[in-house]
Amino acid sequence: MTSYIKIPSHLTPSDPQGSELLARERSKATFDVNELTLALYGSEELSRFKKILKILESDPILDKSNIYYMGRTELFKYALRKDKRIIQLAATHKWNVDEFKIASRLVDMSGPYSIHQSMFLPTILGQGTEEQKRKFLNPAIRHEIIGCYAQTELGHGSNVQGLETTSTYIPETDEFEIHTPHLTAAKWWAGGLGRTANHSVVMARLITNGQDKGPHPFIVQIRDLTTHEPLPGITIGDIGPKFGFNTTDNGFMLFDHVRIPRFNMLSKFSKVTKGTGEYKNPPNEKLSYGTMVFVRSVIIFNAGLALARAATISVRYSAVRRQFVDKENPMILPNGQVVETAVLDYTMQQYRLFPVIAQAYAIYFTGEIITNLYKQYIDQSSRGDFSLLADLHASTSGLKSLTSDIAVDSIEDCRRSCGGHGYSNFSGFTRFYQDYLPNTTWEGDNYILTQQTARYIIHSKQQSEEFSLRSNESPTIFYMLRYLSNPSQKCTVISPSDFKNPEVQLAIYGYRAAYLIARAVDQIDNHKKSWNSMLVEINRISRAHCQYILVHNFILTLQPQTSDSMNEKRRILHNSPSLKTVLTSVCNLFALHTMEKNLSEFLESGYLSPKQSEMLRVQISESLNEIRPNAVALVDAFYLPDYLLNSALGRYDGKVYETMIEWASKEPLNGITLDINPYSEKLFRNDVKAKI
Ligand SMILES: CCCCCCCCCCCCCCCCCCCCCC(=O)SCCNC(=O)CCNC(=O)[C@H](O)C(C)(C)COP(=O)(O)OP(=O)(O)OC[C@H]1O[C@@H](n2cnc3c(N)ncnc32)[C@H](O)[C@@H]1OP(=O)(O)O
Ligand SMILES: Cc1cc2nc3c(=O)[nH]c(=O)nc-3n(C[C@H](O)[C@H](O)[C@H](O)COP(=O)(O)OP(=O)(O)OC[C@H]3O[C@@H](n4cnc5c(N)ncnc54)[C@H](O)[C@@H]3O)c2cc1C
Repeated sequence: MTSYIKIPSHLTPSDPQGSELLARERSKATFDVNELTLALYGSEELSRFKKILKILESDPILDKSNIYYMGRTELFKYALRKDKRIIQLAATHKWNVDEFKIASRLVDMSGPYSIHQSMFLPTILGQGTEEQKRKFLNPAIRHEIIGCYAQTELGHGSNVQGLETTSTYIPETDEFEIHTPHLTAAKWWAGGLGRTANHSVVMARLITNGQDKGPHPFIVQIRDLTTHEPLPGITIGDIGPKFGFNTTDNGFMLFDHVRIPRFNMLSKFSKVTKGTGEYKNPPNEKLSYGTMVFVRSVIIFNAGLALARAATISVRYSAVRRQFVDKENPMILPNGQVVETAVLDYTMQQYRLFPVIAQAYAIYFTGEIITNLYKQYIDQSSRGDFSLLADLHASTSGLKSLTSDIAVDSIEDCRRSCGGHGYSNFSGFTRFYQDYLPNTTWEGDNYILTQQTARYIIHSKQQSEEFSLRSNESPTIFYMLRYLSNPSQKCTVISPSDFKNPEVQLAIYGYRAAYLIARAVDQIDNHKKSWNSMLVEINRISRAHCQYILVHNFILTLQPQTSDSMNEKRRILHNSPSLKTVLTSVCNLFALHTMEKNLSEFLESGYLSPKQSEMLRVQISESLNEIRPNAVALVDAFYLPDYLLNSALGRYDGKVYETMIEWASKEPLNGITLDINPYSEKLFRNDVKAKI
């Protein structure tokens, strides 16, 4: 990339250099970073990750050095090029789906094919018959057809039952007719639809024999495979610039009585019979929502990765960035020189950043557990057993909501913790934050989703007998039984360190969640409160329940397990006392910091006393001290390479200042000739003339 300004090469940052500061931090770690990385990835995935990283880093088409200077159209073209390149590399290196996912994660840019891969393929896989998979899935996997997922409409996104696009069965020709009856029925937001896709999953109301059977998925070819023009009766366009995610062409689409064969209704679960139009019910009404459950489970896992990335940038930068001399406890170099204090040494910075490290680990472990639960569900459902679906839907809805909220808040906190440089694109936060942000809205608005989780739990509580049966099966709600057996219990903590006891932590979280649930049930059942009037409480219940799950899963991960149930990753963790010690501190910080953030609810429940809440704060401070020597090593262990971070602040080698000035010298604005004479006519004639 061209530099427009020559920077004097003899200048270096004042001592100590970033690399030296990070080296000092790394030498303080009490555990082996490589061992923790292995415990997170497993040896097989880590070696695949390294192999793929090497290929991507050296590929000129996937070079990221220019992207901070690009506008939307240029960025979109770049995204299309890189999407194509990954597909070519996948073919050359024979990558499997997991390897493809690793490559996409590392290249880190949504693109025109993203929804094809993340929603179009999974929908056909999950909802298509074997015949339909042969027809659509195989060419789609080979990218011979490119699809999108058009569910949301201009007038409805959250309320799927309220979608207006119709798909009416025409027995005479054995076809469906897809139609947009109102402007509000225009499909809107579908990723890849605007300029790229030639096929779409269209969620439309199935109408047969005059009966409306609600939204179902249909495969519709939307563009000509040769000319790439929209097919007759279909109007398509890109919806325009957005807050972020501008590397994907989100589109709109209108149908004017467009015919498709009956075969194109995805029919693994429900069918329409040829000629008679008879409708066959699915075994579970909500199976057509299956892709959303899948993507929500992925979003939970991805929230952990997003937090790891935010923490990596901000913790490394805070170890390099120095401001003021802390007079009571100055930073002294080995040569005796007193230097300004690294901002990571300010307790306020620690209080802001270390909980983010803890959130990343907590959500990572729950993400793994949810991924396994989803796999288990797929396995059982392939044998016709859908019993896990209700619990899976409730858990994924609430956890998707909670974890993406945590990630969005913490990414912004981390960005601000980098001061002024956090506002520069070179921080690596800008596009990362903008692109992450829709995770709180898509795949179900976060507030709406908490209603799904809370309703599941409240129903369980209302049916108390069934509840005790179910709770034995489902570890996620067993705390309720404990509460019901003695609702006036008190927390046993008598000194700050008692808060480190995992049993104590779980009891506190369980009691608070159970208290909120019992109170809401009382309001609904005995005071006849409407659902709408309870929405704030309902949101609290889902969050309380999901925070319990996150703490529970973290504790579970650190507890000894029987060796046969342990996979390689857990074995590494359990065989290393130093790893267990540091992760126990991280787990404590997660549990206690989250408690503090929601203190009013814990106090209100009466389980925790004001005196105990003071002790809680003392213990949090202790946990921050425990983490301090390991902060940089804990983020290093995430193994997020510079290629992914693309951040001047979060670089592994600490060369923050050298990179900032080098990247600034490449700003194209520095290379253009300007006429700054305010009286010059030229500017008006050349640049501002309106084109209509
Ligand atoms: C080479 C190959 C390479 C391969 C590479 C492969 C790479 C693969 C890589 C993959 C990477 C991925 C990356 C991620 C990127 C993300 C991108 C995402 C982009 C964004 C996409 C979108 O944004 S796309 C639109 C999503 N749009 C929503 O998300 C609408 C929300 N809105 C609702 O979802 C419903 O509207 C809402 C509220 C439930 C009410 O639904 P409703 O009114 O119909 O139902 P009710 O509330 O009345 O509930 C009645 C009963 O149904 C139960 N139930 C409800 N839902 C259920 C469900 N899903 N499952 C089971 N049960 C369910 C409920 O629990 C009740 O049960 P009960 O009766 O027992 O109480
Ligand atoms: C970048 C991006 C990409 C997307 N990609 C796709 C895609 O590929 N395919 C696709 O089909 N869709 C896509 N979507 C659409 C997305 O799924 C929807 O926007 C999302 O589900 C929210 O629906 P909505 O826009 O209708 O919000 P609304 O429901 O209109 O929400 C507006 C407000 O109303 C509140 N609200 C609504 N109903 C209730 C209620 N019952 N109780 C309490 N509060 C309520 C919400 O909390 C929110 O605050 C995408 C969206 C974005 C931003």
